[in-house]
Amino acid sequence: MNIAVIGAGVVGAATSLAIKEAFPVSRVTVFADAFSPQTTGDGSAGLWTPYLLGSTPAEDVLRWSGETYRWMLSIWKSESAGDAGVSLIPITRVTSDARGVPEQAWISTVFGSRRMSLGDLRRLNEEQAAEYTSGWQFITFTAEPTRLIPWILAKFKSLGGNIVKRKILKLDELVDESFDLLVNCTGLGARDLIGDATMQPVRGQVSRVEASWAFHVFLVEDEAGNYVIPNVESVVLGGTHQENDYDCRIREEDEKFIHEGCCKLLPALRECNIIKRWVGLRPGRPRVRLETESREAENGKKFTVIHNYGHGGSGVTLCWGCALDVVRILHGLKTEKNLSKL
Ligand SMILES: Cc1cc2nc3c(=O)[nH]c(=O)nc-3n(C[C@H](O)[C@H](O)[C@H](O)COP(=O)(O)OP(=O)(O)OC[C@H]3O[C@@H](n4cnc5c(N)ncnc54)[C@H](O)[C@@H]3O)c2cc1C
Repeated sequence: MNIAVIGAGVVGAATSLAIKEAFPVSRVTVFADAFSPQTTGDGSAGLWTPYLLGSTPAEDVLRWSGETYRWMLSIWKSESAGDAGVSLIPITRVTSDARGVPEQAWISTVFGSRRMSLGDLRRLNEEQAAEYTSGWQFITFTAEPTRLIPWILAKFKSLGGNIVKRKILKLDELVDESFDLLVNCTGLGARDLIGDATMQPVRGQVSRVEASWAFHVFLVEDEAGNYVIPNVESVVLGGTHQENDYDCRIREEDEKFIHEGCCKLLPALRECNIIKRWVGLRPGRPRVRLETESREAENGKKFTVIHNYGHGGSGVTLCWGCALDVVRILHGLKTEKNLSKL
């Protein structure tokens, strides 16, 4: 079986590795026109927490995020944690919304989850001159994509996977080159490649500062909320989520919103040097697309494509669980089509 995975962001990388691990004798080639550190996840903090997923069904979010959480845990326990950029970290996630933070099904996945007491919220509100109505605290992971993606792709290569830098203009190209099955992990690129008009960029601007003393994630889950996420060498301050906005330039007004908002959360940040500012476009979609499609090339040849894209603000959080679903689909196709060589 000759499989082409298009895309080498965190989703494409994870998917390629999961396929190669599950089907060691298959030929798997990753095609991408951009690699780490130029993919969407590379500027992000890589925090495990479901975010900006539209109406993706809760049971899918629970399964994908849960499998990714357990995968991160296994990496964290191994000798690879440093190379893969995986760290364990406590998080406080609050809102000022009068309806409170909804109790999400995925909260059952994480270690040490607890709803904040009214007393804790009162203390926090006094400290930050805020009006939080509810909050959750738990233990999560950061899996820093600038380390995670190269680590995954190195593992993929060591298992015999192929990597090719190339822009794919039409899926038919790969069908003509004798690939039996295509896996589409192109993120926002799916808009052009397969004409998915529901794909929409969700612009995010963040800053990085030097603050080695910070070791706790603080996230305000409001329409215009800020967040502080420590990584190994710097701390990510965020952030914006502007829908249908393709502008990749740094905006001073966003920088002001980020800096002032985060300094309100943690006043000691005022003393810190900004070492990087960055804008990325999240692959927004009404819901994540993970499904099989049968297509016909211009030459009449029928082929199958498995789509795995549109992960919004949660590509890192869902990457391994989604990759395992692609593997499950492949197992199903293997039985259905009697693909004995897969
Ligand atoms: C500011 C910001 C902060 C974020 N923070 C977090 C976070 O803390 N936690 C989290 O889980 N998520 C976070 N995200 C979201 C996360 O970064 C994305 O969901 C994730 O990176 C999407 O990964 P992807 O592999 O689907 O897409 P991309 O990383 O965009 O990769 C797409 C790949 O497809 C390739 N490609 C596309 N079209 C073609 C083509 N025609 N031919 C060849 N190759 C093609 C590209 O070259 C690239 O390799 C954040 C995003 C932003 C912007």
